[in-house]
Amino acid sequence: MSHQGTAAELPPHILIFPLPMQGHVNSMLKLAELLCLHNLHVTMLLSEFTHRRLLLHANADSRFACYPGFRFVTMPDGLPEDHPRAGERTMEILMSLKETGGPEFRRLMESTDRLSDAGGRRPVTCVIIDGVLSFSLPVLEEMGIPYIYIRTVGACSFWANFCIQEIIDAGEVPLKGKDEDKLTYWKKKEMDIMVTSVPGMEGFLRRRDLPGFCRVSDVNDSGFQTIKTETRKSTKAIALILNTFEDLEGPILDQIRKHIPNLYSIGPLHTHLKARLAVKTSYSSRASGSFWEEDHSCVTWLDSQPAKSVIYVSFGSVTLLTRNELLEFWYGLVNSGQRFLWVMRPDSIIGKDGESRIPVELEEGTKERGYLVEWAPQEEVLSHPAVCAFLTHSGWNSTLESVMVGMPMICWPYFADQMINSRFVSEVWKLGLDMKDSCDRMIIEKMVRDIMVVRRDEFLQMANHMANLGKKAIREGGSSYCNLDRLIEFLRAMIP
Ligand SMILES: O=c1ccn([C@@H]2O[C@H](COP(=O)(O)OP(=O)(O)O[C@H]3O[C@H](CO)[C@@H](O)[C@H](O)[C@H]3O)[C@@H](O)[C@H]2O)c(=O)[nH]1
Ligand SMILES: C[C@H]1CC[C@@H]2C(C(=O)O)=CO[C@@H](O)[C@@H]21
Repeated sequence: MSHQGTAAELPPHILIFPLPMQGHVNSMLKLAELLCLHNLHVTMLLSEFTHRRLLLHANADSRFACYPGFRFVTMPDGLPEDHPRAGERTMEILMSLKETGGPEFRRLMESTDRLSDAGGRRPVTCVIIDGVLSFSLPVLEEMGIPYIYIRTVGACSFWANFCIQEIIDAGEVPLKGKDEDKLTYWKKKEMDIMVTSVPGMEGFLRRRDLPGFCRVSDVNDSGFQTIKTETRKSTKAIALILNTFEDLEGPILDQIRKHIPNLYSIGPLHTHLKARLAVKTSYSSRASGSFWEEDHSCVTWLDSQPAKSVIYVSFGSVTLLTRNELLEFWYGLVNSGQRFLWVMRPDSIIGKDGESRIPVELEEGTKERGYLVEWAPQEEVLSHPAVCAFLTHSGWNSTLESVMVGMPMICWPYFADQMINSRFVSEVWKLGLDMKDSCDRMIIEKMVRDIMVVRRDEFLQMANHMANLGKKAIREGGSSYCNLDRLIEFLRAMIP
């Protein structure tokens, strides 16, 4: 594949710009590869921090080596190197970019003549931008570059965020009083009142299921306001891309289409990419976009476990656990008597240093039936025959990865979209159990037994059904397949 040629022969050049977080970069790398596979030129704009992490731990460079039209460019995220970029401070990634990103993005676009290069890349013809990075719009509008929004969360979360003004007008937010302690407030009955102001979600969405950004005591909270205004700005883009599929979120997608008709549901991107790679090339997907080193020894451990006997536990890339939460999960898992594989990120336990040792019964139980790693090859783990359930924080990628292999879930949402994803998993799709706003060893033990033993067949049947619908969506003629083809045509038609 050559990227030389006269201007008329050159392919479109797409800039992809994710919010620099693991969950966003992962799915947008898949989109980038899908576009490369269809011979488009792609520049991926990462923060310097995330680019370094990818170079250290992922095979990003070798993965894209066969696409000469692909390259990374970087800009700073405005945060110090040692900023945790996790837990309650995750939102600071977005807030920092909001403050410093505009001038940096302008400098990048102006100094490179809109990212063209001597190697035969025309200036950017369209930008696919994370739908929370509106600081870049003034530059794009001045330069006359069309932009498409992509949101890496589900349609359910996007739509609830889109309705935030209506939620406020209905008095359904703020969710707590100024001086109330949040840990006890979330347990209160008021949180179980049904939300009436999000069309299409009446009857199952409770206040506690609203995206975590709504858990504020003041509607002027800057994070809450940012999500509200950023989401509404999606109507300015010429199209919206969502990593979902029609059979999963059709009714909600139809609600969004009333405001944003040019909507492309092209997910799940991870399996869509695998399917198109298998048809178009001789390589199977060897994609890793991990910010941590994947520990493949857990796959060897899984190889020696009986079929459908292990629960996989992972809370994604930004969740932090207090020591108390860590112990509750650990006791719950050990006391359930089931086998478990647990991802414990090195930076994920609050107050680990100097704390007392892990109780001996937990060490023993783990030696007998458990395995711990710092980061796992998650897609490979979820499709391993020994795994039969997923205890997850309900990040959108984890949810889709679980859906596509027919894996029932126990949901322990931590923040943001995870609160509403877990409600859809349990109440709409019936693919698992939701334990939000609790962290108690007895509940965990019971839920693990329920999902792996007592109600196992019921959940597996629902999960297999949804996985089949997902596979149908990305097959030739399926909804996501056709939508991706339409999107590529749309991008091609933009060449000046
Ligand atoms: O040991 C692990 C753990 C996770 N992953 C991968 O890391 C990604 C994690 O993404 P996700 O499940 O979406 O969780 P977060 O990392 O928490 O993602 C952020 O971004 C998501 C997409 O916008 C949001 O849905 C989440 O709420 C937000 O926290 C997935 O692709 C996993 O396969 C691994 O490869 N190995
Ligand atoms: C830190 C959060 C800001 C926006 C992102 C998001 C979204 O709705 O797009 C959800 O949770 C996090 O991934 C991001």
